[in-house]
Amino acid sequence: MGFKTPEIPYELKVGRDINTVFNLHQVISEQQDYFDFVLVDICNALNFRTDATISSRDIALTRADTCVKSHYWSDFVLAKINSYMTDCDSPYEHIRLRSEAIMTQEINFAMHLSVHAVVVDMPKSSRIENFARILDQYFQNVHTSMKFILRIEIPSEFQEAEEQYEKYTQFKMLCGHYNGLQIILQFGANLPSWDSFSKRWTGDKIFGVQLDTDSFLTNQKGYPVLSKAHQETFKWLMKQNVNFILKGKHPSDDLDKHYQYLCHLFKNHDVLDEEEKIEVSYRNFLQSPLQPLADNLEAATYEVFENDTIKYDIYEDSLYRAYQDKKKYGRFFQTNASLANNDQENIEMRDPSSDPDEPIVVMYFGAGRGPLIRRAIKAAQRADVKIKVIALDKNPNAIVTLRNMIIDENLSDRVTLFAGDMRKIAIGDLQGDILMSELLGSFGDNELSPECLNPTDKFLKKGGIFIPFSYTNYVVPISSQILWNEVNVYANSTISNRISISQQLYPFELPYVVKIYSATYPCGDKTQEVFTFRHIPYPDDPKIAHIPEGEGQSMRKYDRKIFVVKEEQSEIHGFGGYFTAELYQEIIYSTNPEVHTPKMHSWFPMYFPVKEPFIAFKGQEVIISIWRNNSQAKVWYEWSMSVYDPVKNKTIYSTHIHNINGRGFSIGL
Ligand SMILES: C[S@@+](CC[C@H](N)C(=O)[O-])C[C@H]1O[C@@H](n2cnc3c(N)ncnc32)[C@H](O)[C@@H]1O
Repeated sequence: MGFKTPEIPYELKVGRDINTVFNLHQVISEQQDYFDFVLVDICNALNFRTDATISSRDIALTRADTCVKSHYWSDFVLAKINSYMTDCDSPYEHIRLRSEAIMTQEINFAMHLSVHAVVVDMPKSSRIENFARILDQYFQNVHTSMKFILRIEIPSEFQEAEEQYEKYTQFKMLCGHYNGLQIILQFGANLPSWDSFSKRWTGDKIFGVQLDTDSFLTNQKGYPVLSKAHQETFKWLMKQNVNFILKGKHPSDDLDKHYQYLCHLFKNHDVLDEEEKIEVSYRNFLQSPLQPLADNLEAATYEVFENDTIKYDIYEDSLYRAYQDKKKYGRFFQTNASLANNDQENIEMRDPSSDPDEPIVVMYFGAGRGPLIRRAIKAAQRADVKIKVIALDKNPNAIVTLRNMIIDENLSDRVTLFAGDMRKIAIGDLQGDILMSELLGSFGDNELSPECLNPTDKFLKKGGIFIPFSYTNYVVPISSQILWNEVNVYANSTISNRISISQQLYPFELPYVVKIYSATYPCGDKTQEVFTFRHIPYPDDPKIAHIPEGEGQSMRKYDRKIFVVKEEQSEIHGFGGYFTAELYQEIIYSTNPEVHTPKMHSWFPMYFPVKEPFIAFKGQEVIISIWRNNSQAKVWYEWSMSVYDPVKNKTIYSTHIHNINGRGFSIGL
């Protein structure tokens, strides 16, 4: 089961919610042709139990487990817990006690059956502490693999929908953001505005969306269809790969046409281009950042880099422009595009000592398996200049590929190879015009580009340039229960094949590389810049000389950025990190969402989690403080987040400083 199309790399799963099931065996055999699962009451909703009868053994609580084979319970049945007779937070003790007993009795029986999941309705009352406590007892029971799903009714009115979200947030906080918790959003015939809705729930673990068949409209041919608002919302939810649940008026209603309609929506909900198809399996998947300086990268990793032709196109364009300037004016105009465009002035500024017959020397430091050697040569052919390449890498395995490349492609007259660490290597008196590198990580400097490049100024001829010559990091607060839960999984597990056990000691104290998909931006998605590193030893614009760069710039940084909350109430789970690199004049590549280089997939963003998610309200300020620190042996980031209330003129919340002294994560020098 599950509806598939060749174009979409995931499937549509649809379940059915049925009230009053008398013969479960029959229901399953009727429904399993279309539906992937059914929601049924674990006990008849009207099975009234008083304090006296609840523990009676004379009356069977519900149908026997033997009515269906056990795999149906675990694969096909989601058990609804009675919400009709329960109010766990009732001020009346006898109602509270009875409610607690009913819920406990039903959940225990569902566990006995090993059903796929239990579905509990969010209480209607505003008090939920005791309700949360009862469920949290189970959440702490590590022995059950059964899922817990909270079903939340989404009212059409914006303010009421907000209140439901706030209640859900409180529930999550009361239960310590339990990892296994998922939600079903239950819609009616009218939806709250699309914008507010998507901002609220994108980052949460939505198991499914439920809709009654009477919320469908009927088209001219008499078929069920959805309103435009529902269609938009459903298409968006299909992209999040959630399940859909239909509920008819009567248990025996035929829902085939409603099912067909969902399949029709699914077929048209998303058109993924080739890049997105590659990226889809990386959505929300956490990876620990690479350390190309401390470790030797593997062949497969280089292959992934080399697949991103966009990045190499950008390098080629930068080199081409740099070669052209060198050819025409005998010098570079790297940072000042207006100077570069002023032909007359440039001719006057021509470097008289530059010999046009001398080849331009490109030093390619951190050459990997050499993709940019080919691009440097190609750009030279385009600009019609002679070049020589000095390629260097410290990874002995990459050197093997580079040696073979020089032989196989007859490059020995143009390419000289060195094996070693650029920070320490001696290469005689060789010097270059351009020092090109690609040492950037998801958070710009996190692969230690500054530490590697600063000592290489000496390899540049006077007037030489670095490509890239500058890189800047950006941050923005994010809300994503899904990403936070992923980190929490590491925190709660002792064995994971994704990151090393030592890193799991402080899983909330390391940043993760991740294709952030299920997240919202409570302060808006505009990022703010934090650290910049520059490599401009011979500035073409004299003003730039005042900005510390190269060996002169500090490797230890601190920045503090203020973001204003735009949503009514938001839960914050950390912040996202991005970067922009400047290569030549206005040529950049960037992962900063505002100016993200189209179709470039070499870098996913970085997610910096906080140990405890926190709430901030509209108008309050969320502050990100971030440090880049170092010792003789390593570099690391530390971070904290706080909330400032401008009305009270007070800081009302602060996280601890994460990763102090690099205890959870550091990058080896
Ligand atoms: C991110 S990879 C990029 C490789 C190549 N430019 C590409 O695009 O496929 C960085 C490369 O720099 C090398 N590297 C890192 N630090 C280095 C250092 N200090 N000295 C020499 N090579 C270094 C690594 O071994 C790795 O091959």
